[in-house]
Amino acid sequence: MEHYQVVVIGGGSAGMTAAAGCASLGAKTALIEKKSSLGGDCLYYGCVPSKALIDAADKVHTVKQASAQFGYSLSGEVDFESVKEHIKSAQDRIQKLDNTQRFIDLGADVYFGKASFLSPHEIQIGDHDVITAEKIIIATGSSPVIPAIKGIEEVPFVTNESIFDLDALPSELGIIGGGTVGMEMAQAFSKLGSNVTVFEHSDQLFTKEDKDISTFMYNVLKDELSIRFNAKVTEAQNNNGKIIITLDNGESVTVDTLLISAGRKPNLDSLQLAKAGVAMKNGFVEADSSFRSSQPHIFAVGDVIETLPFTHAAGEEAKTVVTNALFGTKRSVDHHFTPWVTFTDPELFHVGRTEQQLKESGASYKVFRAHLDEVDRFITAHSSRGFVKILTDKKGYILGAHAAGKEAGEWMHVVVFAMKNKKKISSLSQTVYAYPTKAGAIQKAADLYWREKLFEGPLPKLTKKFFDLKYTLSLMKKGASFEYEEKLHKNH
Ligand SMILES: Cc1cc2nc3c(=O)[nH]c(=O)nc-3n(C[C@H](O)[C@H](O)[C@H](O)COP(=O)(O)OP(=O)(O)OC[C@H]3O[C@@H](n4cnc5c(N)ncnc54)[C@H](O)[C@@H]3O)c2cc1C
Ligand SMILES: NC(=O)c1ccc[n+]([C@@H]2O[C@H](COP(=O)([O-])OP(=O)(O)OC[C@H]3O[C@@H](n4cnc5c(N)ncnc54)[C@H](O)[C@@H]3O)[C@@H](O)[C@H]2O)c1
Repeated sequence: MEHYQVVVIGGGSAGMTAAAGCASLGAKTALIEKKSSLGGDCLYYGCVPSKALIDAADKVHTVKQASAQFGYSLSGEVDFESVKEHIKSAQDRIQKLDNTQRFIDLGADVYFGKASFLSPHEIQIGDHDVITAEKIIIATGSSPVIPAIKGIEEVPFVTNESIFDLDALPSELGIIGGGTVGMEMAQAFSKLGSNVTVFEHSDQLFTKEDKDISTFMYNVLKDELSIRFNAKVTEAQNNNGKIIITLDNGESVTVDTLLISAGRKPNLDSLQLAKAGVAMKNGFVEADSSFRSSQPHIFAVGDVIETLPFTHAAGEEAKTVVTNALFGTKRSVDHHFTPWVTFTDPELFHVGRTEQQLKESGASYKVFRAHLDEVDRFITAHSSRGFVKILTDKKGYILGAHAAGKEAGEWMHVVVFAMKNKKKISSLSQTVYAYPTKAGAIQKAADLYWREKLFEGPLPKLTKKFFDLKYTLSLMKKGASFEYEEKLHKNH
């Protein structure tokens, strides 16, 4: 039976980072992945295919719009196989960076098979191998939740794990869930030519964003998609290859493809956590701020714990857990400074607290808001829908920043840097931004701080008094020298 200093379970974003870190520091490390290759959700069913699909859809949409505007004529339809090839080639290129050999070269052993605990230090891989470990890092990620809808198991629905393998572009696409996955996919398929209907059971899209952001996005998206709020899907039926969706108000909608994107649940079913004595909380692995579980030698990072379910969050947690597991440090990650981006068009950027959270906590805060139609770069690009808002405390320290705007995910990160380094909003205003760039929107919002301080406080009254006095003195001086000159003139 092979013994390891560290065993990492799960070869996705978190697991690969943790295993590479442990092996690079010289610990005898094993990485176990249940699928036949490393990469996890992000590479195969998440970030990478979705962003490549969005890229293809954006290109198709831009070409259609530009040809209509600038006098070209365009014919034909989207070749969905080429779209899939566009996705696959991005995945292939990224997979080369995550290949098994890289981990072997770092000195780690890589096992392919489903891991489950036999005891707190023993792990079974598939049906055969059993290995033992001093320290264990669980990084098994998450999977789509399938809501309890009558007949759902009888219809050929897709999830993020199968939508990128569709044989053809859906003609009528139904989506259950108007969150991040649902809306990124809804807009991309709509741009490619599908008719899309979103069924969201709450009364807003993007429930983790402030109401002004989600209302703004609804107003943009309602022209491209059909969006049903308060939509309780009660039944799904198979009808000669079509799927009939029935809502609780009795209405029914027929689609040819149904995507379920109704949230995520951690992958824990096959792990047999009870045999390791690892506690769970709200369905996730319970972990303290240094990612240690209820068993002191077992840690957990990524989507399997209740923090932020993003690739960059998983990566940062994994980097941090390496020294905690190997050397007993107690390092943590402050996700208050971890941003996220929703890759719709326009994009949504989010870091720190929302206005709603600040209101609920009773904190006093200020809002500095700039609209993109005041920023020349957005005007010249003819994409000036959206706004930036920066939330600060009374002294100007940044509590959160949010934006809806073209490529907001690319130009908003300077705010994260300022926030993390405890800079005030005034420092964002005092930075010189090249003209005309989209980052100018940050300066527009931050400049409001000075406007308020300089032009709306007592200062303008004081400076007015000062300039009035100066003017009077200069007149008096002028008057005196005029009289003197006149006297001189007379004496001559
Ligand atoms: C459609 C979609 C789009 C997304 N887009 C973005 C984005 O643009 N940006 C972003 O930051 N995040 C995005 N995410 C979220 C991101 O994919 C996840 O947060 C990230 O993959 C989590 O990493 P992880 O390592 O925790 O889990 P995973 O990447 O899921 O890795 C877990 C791994 O563990 C393996 N595993 C599970 N159980 C076992 C077991 N018992 N034994 C062995 N191996 C096991 C799995 O096969 C998997 O390979 C997206 C998610 C989805 C669904
Ligand atoms: N750009 C990115 O970084 C990105 C992109 C996609 C996904 N992700 C990650 O993946 C996670 C999961 O995304 P998601 O969209 O599956 O979850 P989500 O929590 O973002 O959205 C799920 C939506 O489904 C709705 N819903 C739940 N049950 C429903 C039902 N029965 N009928 C109708 N609506 C229902 C919820 O109200 C919610 O609006 C996200 O939280 C995010 O962390 C990130």
